[in-house]
Amino acid sequence: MTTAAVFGTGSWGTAFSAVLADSGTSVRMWGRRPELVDQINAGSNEDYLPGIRLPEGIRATTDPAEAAEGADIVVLAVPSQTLRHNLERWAHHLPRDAAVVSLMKGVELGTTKRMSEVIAEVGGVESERIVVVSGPNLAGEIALKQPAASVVACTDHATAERVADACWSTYFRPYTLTDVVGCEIGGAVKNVVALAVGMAEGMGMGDNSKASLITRGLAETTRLGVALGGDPATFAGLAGVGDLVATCSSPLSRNRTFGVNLGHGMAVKEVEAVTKQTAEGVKSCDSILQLAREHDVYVPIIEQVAAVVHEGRTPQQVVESLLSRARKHELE
Ligand SMILES: NC(=O)c1ccc[n+]([C@@H]2O[C@H](COP(=O)([O-])OP(=O)(O)OC[C@H]3O[C@@H](n4cnc5c(N)ncnc54)[C@H](O)[C@@H]3O)[C@@H](O)[C@H]2O)c1
Ligand SMILES: O=P(O)(O)OC[C@H](O)CO
Repeated sequence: MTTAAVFGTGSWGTAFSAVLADSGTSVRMWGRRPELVDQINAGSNEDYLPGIRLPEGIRATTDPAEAAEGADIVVLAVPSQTLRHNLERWAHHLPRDAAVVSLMKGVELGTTKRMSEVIAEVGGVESERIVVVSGPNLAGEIALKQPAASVVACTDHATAERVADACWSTYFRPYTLTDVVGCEIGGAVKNVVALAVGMAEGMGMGDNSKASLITRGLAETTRLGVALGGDPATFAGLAGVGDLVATCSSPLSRNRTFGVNLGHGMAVKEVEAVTKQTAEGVKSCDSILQLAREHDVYVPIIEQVAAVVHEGRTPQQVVESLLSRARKHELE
């Protein structure tokens, strides 16, 4: 039987653990808080997935060595900006031949590194063992076992196949890819676009406005991803347009909800105060903008979101800025 160690007991770490367990994989989760670990061992995670009964076959511990011991697959599901610090403490516990899976959708502030790059650098993990799982996978829906598809990407296709087998259940359908860069950029940038779409929603705009933002957001994502070496086809797939549409449409999305509150006129600090969980785009908009500038990629929506988050620009000013730009060819 395949054994997976899942680090992170938040919404997605827990829902993905359930997917693994429902696929016949034995799961050991690592969590920080003993009381939450006890609750998971009793079959639920009320803080992050209220009302959900977890499947058999999931055990939790606060000891990283115990979680990692003998694991064939190690899954990392903590907020992106905390990965480096956490992995520094966990790296020596990770089995040398385990596949290391990132569920995270962010870009590191300061270094502009993708999560797979942080895993390689801090964990000393070779690229053939680093896997990214990304797609339209809102944790709350997956925990209810609503059908969804996803992408399991690794430069080594055999490793992607191994991880896909371990998370292939009656309601979760993984597709394999070798484009790690494209999947990570798709996952990180859609959070920033969801902030913009949320703002439009909060300002009372309709579907034309939101579809325009989603589509032009996808153009920015694709331009940046391709400049970084991603495959253009990835952005037309589950980790691209699939995840973008799910996140920008769903009230379950933390990023979209954050944007809605901004669109209602709340200040960034006020929204942060009422946001309990990770809205990755709020932090990653800066590192993604920096990446785009380093690669000379035009990303007007990302620029405007970063200006709202960091410079106090209002959503109304964003609308004016985006619409007053010079006209251009759609595909340039
Ligand atoms: N929730 C979803 O629907 C979903 C789906 C796909 C991908 N993701 C991505 O997965 C990643 C994790 O998201 P999530 O939804 O599980 O987040 P979450 O906010 O629900 O949970 C984060 C977890 O990390 C822990 N944590 C927070 N700060 C920490 C720190 N400094 N050190 C160690 N642990 C810490 C929290 O206690 C919690 O267990 C994010 O990058 C997110 O973008 C989320
Ligand atoms: O809740 P969000 O905004 O972090 O989005 C969740 C997932 O990434 C959707 O696939």
